[in-house]
Amino acid sequence: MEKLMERFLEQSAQAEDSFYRMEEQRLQAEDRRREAEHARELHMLQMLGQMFSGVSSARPASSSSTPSKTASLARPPTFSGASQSLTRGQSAQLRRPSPQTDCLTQQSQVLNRDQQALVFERYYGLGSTSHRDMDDDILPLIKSIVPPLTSKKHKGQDGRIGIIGGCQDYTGAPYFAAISALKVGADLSHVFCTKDAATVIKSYSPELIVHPVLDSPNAVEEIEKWLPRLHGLVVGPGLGREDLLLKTAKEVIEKSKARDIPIVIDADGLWLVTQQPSVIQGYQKGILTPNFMEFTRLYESLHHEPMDSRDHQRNVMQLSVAMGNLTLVLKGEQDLISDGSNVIPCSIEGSGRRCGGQGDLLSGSLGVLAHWAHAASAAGTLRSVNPSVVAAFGACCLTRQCNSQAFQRHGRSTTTSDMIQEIGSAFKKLFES
Ligand SMILES: NC(=O)C1=CN([C@@H]2O[C@H](COP(=O)(O)OP(=O)(O)OC[C@H]3O[C@@H](n4cnc5c(N)ncnc54)[C@H](OP(=O)(O)O)[C@@H]3O)[C@@H](O)[C@H]2O)[C@@H](O)CC1
Ligand SMILES: Nc1ncnc2c1ncn2[C@@H]1O[C@H](COP(=O)(O)OP(=O)(O)OP(=O)(O)O)[C@@H](O)[C@H]1O
Repeated sequence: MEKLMERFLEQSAQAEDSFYRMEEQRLQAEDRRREAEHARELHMLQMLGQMFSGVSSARPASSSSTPSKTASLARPPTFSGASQSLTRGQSAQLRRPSPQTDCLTQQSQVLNRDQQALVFERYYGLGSTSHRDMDDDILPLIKSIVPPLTSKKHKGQDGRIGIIGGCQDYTGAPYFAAISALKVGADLSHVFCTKDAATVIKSYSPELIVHPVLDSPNAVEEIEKWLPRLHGLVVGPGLGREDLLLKTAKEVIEKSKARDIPIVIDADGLWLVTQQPSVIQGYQKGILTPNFMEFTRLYESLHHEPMDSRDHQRNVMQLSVAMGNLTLVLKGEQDLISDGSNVIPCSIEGSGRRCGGQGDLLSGSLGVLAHWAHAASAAGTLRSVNPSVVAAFGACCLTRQCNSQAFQRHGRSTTTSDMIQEIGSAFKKLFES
């Protein structure tokens, strides 16, 4: 017995040794990776410096002093070859809106292709750059996708968004998503929900168009009728997990993919994706917005092993790749956004208040921003960057800013409705100033 005990202890000690050896190797490898990233970023900054010094010397003498590194990215100089840099006034006259680019009479702050690529390159070299600098750098990209408000457009051109969700238990979530889409700037917001949820949702707001079809026998046909008119779809807020509703959601996703509509999948929509990843796998206009719990479920379903929670950035990259380079937003203390090539953190200050429904605000906003970003990409005003990633970053910034502003007013009693009240001013502060 004693001998056995001795052997057991010896083996334990060996196992422990080997664990620490492996851990050390892992940490060394991680250090090497970080150093390489840092070096890459320094290189990018040097290139950036060269580029801007070239540009400022080519600019007319009237353009004032050389901007600082960050300021030059946030307020890019006008390049002589930047043909897509239209001013607000010009754009409405020069562009004839096509159905895909309805919303795209672009504003003046359009970055040219090289600038967009550099902003993202710099952004991706996470190394030593502070998050505030990163946020400052990428905001111009978001500003460039926001359609200007002009008298030349008609109702619907800035976006018609559909929300698939709303059942007996959950009426708040689809309302939050749909009203957020409107407040961000969509012209029309449709909710496709079950019959018993519809009257409740309608009573929250006369602004929403509510279709009580989700549990009808011909739900898919009923929703399909509207698809040609929708620019973006958000699937999942308050959908519930009944098989019949999930089956309808799945078929609507398939039909929307065939129409090339940007699709945001959140909440119970992610439950469906966890059961059947192929429903959205590889669809480049698909964006998933899991919270930590939803992310873990999806990760483990795809990787068939428990998730190691120590490295969220790596997990987000891995899951995005496994999903066919779909854009993912892992929500949390920092929102992490990835399309499998890199990870962009959004850490604009929010607050410590974690009331339910914040994710619905995010997914509803994202439905609109995804439409705008893909329309900008189709029109050639947003190039070299993934429109879904730009939209996702915008929605994360906006949600956090709303949280921060609402918290300043209401403190501990902040609710998602208070955050929704802040969308207008938060949007203006972030994307229109
Ligand atoms: N007013 C309304 O109508 C609203 C309706 N909503 C709708 O509700 C439906 C279900 O959505 P859901 O998120 O509650 O479901 P699910 O994924 O099972 O999570 C449940 C459990 O997961 C955990 N957990 C969550 N986050 C975590 C984190 N970051 N980190 C760690 N753990 C975390 C946590 O576990 P616990 O702490 O309780 O053990 C939690 O209880 C969906 O349709 C949604 O749209 C909401 O939008 C809110 C407003
Ligand atoms: N720990 C945190 N610190 C700061 N902000 C956070 C934190 N967790 C979440 N958030 C903010 O809340 C947003 C929504 O994340 P959350 O995890 O609440 O989503 P959710 O559970 O899907 O929401 P919902 O209640 O709508 O279902 C995030 O995008 C982020 O802005």
